[in-house]
Amino acid sequence: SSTTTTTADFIADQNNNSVSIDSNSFRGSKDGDDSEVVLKQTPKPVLKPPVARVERGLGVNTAPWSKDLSNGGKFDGEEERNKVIESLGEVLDKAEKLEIPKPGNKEGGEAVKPSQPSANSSNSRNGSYANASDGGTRKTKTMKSVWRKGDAVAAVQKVVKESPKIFNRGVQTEPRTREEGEVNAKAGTPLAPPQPPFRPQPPVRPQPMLQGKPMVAPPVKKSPILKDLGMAAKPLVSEEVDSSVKSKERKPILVDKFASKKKGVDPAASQAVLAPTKPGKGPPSNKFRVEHRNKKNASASPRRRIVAEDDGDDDASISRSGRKGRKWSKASRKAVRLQAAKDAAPVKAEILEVEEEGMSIEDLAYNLAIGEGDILGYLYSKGIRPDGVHTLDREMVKMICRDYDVEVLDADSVKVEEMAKKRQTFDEEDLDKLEDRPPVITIMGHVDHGKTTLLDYIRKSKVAASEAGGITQGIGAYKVSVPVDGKLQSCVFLDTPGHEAFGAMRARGARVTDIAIIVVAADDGIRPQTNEAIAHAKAAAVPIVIAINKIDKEGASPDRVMQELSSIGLMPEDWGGDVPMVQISALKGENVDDLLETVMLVAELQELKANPHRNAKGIVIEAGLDKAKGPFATFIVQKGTLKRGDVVVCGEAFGKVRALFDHSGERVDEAGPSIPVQVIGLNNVPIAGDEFEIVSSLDVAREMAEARAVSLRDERISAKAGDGKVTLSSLASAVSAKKMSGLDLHQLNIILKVDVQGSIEAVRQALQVLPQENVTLKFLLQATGDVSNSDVDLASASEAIVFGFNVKASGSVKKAAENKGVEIRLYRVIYELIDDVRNAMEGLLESVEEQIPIGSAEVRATFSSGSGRVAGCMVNEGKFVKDCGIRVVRKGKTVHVGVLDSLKRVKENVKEVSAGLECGIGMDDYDDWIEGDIIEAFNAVQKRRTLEEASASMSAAIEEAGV
Ligand SMILES: Nc1nc2c(ncn2[C@@H]2O[C@H](COP(=O)(O)OP(=O)(O)OP(=O)(O)O)[C@@H](O)[C@H]2O)c(=O)[nH]1
Repeated sequence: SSTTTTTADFIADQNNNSVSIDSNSFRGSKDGDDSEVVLKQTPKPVLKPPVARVERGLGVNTAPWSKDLSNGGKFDGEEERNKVIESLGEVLDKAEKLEIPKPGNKEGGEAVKPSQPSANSSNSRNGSYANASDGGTRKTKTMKSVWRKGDAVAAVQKVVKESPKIFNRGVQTEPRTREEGEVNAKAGTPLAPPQPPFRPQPPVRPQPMLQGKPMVAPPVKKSPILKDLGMAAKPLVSEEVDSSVKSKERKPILVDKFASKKKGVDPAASQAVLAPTKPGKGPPSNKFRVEHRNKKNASASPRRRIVAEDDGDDDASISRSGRKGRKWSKASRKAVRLQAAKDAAPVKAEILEVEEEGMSIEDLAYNLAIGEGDILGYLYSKGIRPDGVHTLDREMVKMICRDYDVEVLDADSVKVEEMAKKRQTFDEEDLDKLEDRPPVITIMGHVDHGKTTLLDYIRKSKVAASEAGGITQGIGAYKVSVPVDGKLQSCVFLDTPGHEAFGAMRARGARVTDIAIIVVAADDGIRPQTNEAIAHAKAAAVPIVIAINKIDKEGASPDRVMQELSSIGLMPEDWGGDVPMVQISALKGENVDDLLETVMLVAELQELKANPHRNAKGIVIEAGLDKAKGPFATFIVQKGTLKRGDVVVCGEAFGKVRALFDHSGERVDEAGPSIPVQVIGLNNVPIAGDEFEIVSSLDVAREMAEARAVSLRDERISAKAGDGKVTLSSLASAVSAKKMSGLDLHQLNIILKVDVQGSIEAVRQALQVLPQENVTLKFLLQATGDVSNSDVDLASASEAIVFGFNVKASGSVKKAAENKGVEIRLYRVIYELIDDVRNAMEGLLESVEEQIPIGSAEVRATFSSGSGRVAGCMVNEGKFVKDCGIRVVRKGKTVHVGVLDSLKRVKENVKEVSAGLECGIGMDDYDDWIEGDIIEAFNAVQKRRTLEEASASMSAAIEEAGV
């Protein structure tokens, strides 16, 4: 599409879903913070003023609502509410008539495929963003200025056009502005009486009603979006949680912050916050809206995917009324649920918890925010005829989820909570107080491509003048000020360039980096570590900005670099792609400002925010022991403000913060979000990647640190014992331990390291001979060079096996792999490598049961015996053994298969009866014997299958099913 040049999209699709940004949901959040919102309970509508404005604009008496809301959303009486609803309905209807339909504006009821971002798709964002998208194929520069400066009028119009979503479930393909969110958060509330809908409602397009909004609601300054989303979300979520304990299987944990950019993702990240409503189990929508929508959208397809902006309010309202003791008839509740199911706006989960027995197609589709048809299509594409398949086993769910970049956790509440905690940056109380925070940036790239030179240049030239003299001591990160549109803005650079540090942090579960600058030398092009760096950034879903360096050098060929990058899926913005690339000379400082500005734009789109007004939490990025100062650690504060005197616990270390030093070595009293600061006062040296947090007292800190030390020790012990180790054999046994339901599809993650570039193709070519119908090979990284620690980290973080061909792994790398439970397999002969990959793939296959015949008998008579009837038989062939499998065949057809439970000779229980003898045969679950039945005895054995067998049996099954 020609609209993909925006920075909004810049990274979104750049690497088949792995790296993308959704500036709305990502802002201020490290990882799916919205989950916190989902998990939180207390509804707390806050953003009041805009609502009042809107309501006044609508000619509705807003007083009762305001009052109600300020009372926590309680209504004085249903009558009063209904009146207001009706009057509001009338007003909307009138307004609807006044609406001048905008040709081509179909966003309202139309499912927008994330893979096809359109100008419309940005409409629900603020105006400047919309402009950016509208910019289509304009060059980066142009886009930048449009985004930055924006067009105030246009912005207002955009806000206005999208505002009707308050009442509707129009498609929201991009984040909303704060104002919209505010409006929605509030306006939806009064509009959500707990009444069942009266007729089916097709999805709607935005109502024109609120077009008057610009007149009543002045344009707002860009402001925290998640904040209002959170606000909008909270009532729903909490109420939803309360009111639907039943819907256990609804388990989207976190919001997909990249939602709008991924395949099959509903881009309305905000809606993820609004606890996705499971089809069929969702909350009712209110009568007013239903009717209104019906009028407006009689022609719209009811199957369209839509986003329910006001679901939350609906839910909240329902629950509120529930609390007031409103009684609904069963039928009306059902109608409401059905209606809600239609309205439900699925939002992709970021983490999905899946029970051992798997998940129904319906639930999975819901959680991935895709249609069931998409899943069925996937199954077809894998050669499986999904007829009659309702439940997918866990492995299958994982495989599909991988395609949608959704992480699957085996059902284990603790793990999920931990994960959610790790990813969470906002607590509920944060939402009111979010403020912009500087982006944290990492520079990565191949050796000698100029990472250090670039960092040095930035450090020297950009550290604020007030800090003249520059940085006197390295603390692991530093803050620089970048002039953007004449205004100085801060950003923080991590001081250790290279993806090794990045990967190591990530392997420890820490995520600090908001943006990765990948440096590629213009005279050298993509090299192995460039690939590695890209793989790391992609795997961590961190937006990438490419710095094509050394353009001053003779032989520099930026175009060639761009060509190479585009050939690996990073299409430059200037060529109509979505990856910002800036040509620089780090040595001379040429265009470095441009690079920084681009980075800041990317950051801006992420809308990074944190609440500085709370106790600090963050990550240790560096630590050590100073002879004079004792243990020291550099923290990056992720939220809150770290102050001198705080009691801090990080990893196994704790202590009272005695002194804080900023990046220039100056003593400071406090440090806010994103700010790196060196801390003195710990009792011990923590480890980079440890989380730190502030606790109330030293006693608490000590207790926590000790508890952590114990659990870490346990972890180490179990790691040594091989727990969690991803090896060929563990993969095989993990699979064989699981009872999978016929859908024998898997994925093997591979990191391939080879000696020379040509070997990559050779190995991949050779691997082609392996049938991949059942097990797909996914190459997370294929690069030249010895196996490195960063490969190990990547493998550890992504559950992959490292295969090396004609390369080595140093002792330290092997040790690291051992510690992290990563398997490294090195080969010199390509066929051995292929054989082992085959073994690994076959290890993933489900084994099949084979029945080996051992005897046959004929039923001569039947007798009653105790609880049931037994068959008096003559064994004609072979033998019958107690507990063997038996098949009852009548007139050539098998009528029952089971286990032989009782075997008698005369009246004695025996273990075995041979041919030529009579015996009595009994089964616990069958006694419907008829004289003349043939009973076949067999032994069931589990047999592992080859890839070819699995593939053939799948084809046969498909053929049998008539596909
Ligand atoms: N001509 C030219 N040389 C550069 C430029 N940037 C870096 N260099 C040179 O390239 C060499 C390597 O630069 P570094 O900054 O050390 O590269 P690096 O990526 O940090 O390398 P490692 O730390 O080894 O990974 C040095 O000699 C720099 O002077 C540039 O823009 N132009």
